[in-house]
Amino acid sequence: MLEVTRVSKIYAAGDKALDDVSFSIPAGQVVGLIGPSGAGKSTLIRCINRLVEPTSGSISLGGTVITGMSSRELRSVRRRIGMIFQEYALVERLSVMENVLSGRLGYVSFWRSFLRRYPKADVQKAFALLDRVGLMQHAGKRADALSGGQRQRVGIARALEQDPELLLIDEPTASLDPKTSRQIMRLLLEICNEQHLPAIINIHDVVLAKQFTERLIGLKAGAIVFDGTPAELTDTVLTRIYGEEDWTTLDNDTESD
Ligand SMILES: Nc1ncnc2c1ncn2[C@@H]1O[C@H](COP(=O)(O)OP(=O)(O)OP(=O)(O)O)[C@@H](O)[C@H]1O
Repeated sequence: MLEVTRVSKIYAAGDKALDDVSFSIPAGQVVGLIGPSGAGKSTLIRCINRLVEPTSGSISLGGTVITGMSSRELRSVRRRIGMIFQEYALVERLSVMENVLSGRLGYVSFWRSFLRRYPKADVQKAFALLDRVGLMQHAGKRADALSGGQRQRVGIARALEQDPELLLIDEPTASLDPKTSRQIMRLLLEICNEQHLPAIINIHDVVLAKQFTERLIGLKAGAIVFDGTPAELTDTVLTRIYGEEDWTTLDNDTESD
């Protein structure tokens, strides 16, 4: 369970990027975070994984308040949060298996990871995850030999190898074609359901967000202007979030999927 309470962020440059943001996400719920460019989506994700310190407010994960922690405490918090990135962030020259095992870096000692001697249980878990994301036969391949969709599957397996309590997913499909994007969204949803993982997906594609998430949070100028189901995200609400636009093509897109 993630709880964000009255979080605001004012950058040193003076921009108010988040304005009194509050919401909570129960275990297993996948939330699509939408809003125009500059609305504060990345800032919110960064406040949660503690790359950015909120100016005020608090964030708690599984009952532990994670705002205001020391840098030593942050290491243990970050390993509880799995990150999945638009550009995958894999180590290209390493194998698929080694990339997945790097999800354990927050747990194993420096020398174990330097010598690439991960505990047996970690390796077994990595194999099980590669099987789950459909990449078992690619375990020994170098990451740079994979397609975009396969790379994102490695990114998902790596985040899960970490045993996270929360997934933060940043534009997971922005570099993928429409079919692969849907496969990746479906896989993410299934895994979060299976593992009762809460997740936030920062996503520009409103059609995909409506199709695959059960709840959407709309940010505008740092404030939450919508928090509801895909069915409640009407044209009027879309205009409130993004401004005046002809949304009929969006409806057609949704119907044709
Ligand atoms: N490091 C920073 N220093 C100063 N201002 C920043 C910084 N990062 C973001 N901002 C400002 O905070 C506001 C919110 O930016 P943010 O990147 O969180 O929006 P976003 O919704 O993620 O946008 P996009 O969809 O384009 O990634 C913007 O006005 C931006 O200029």
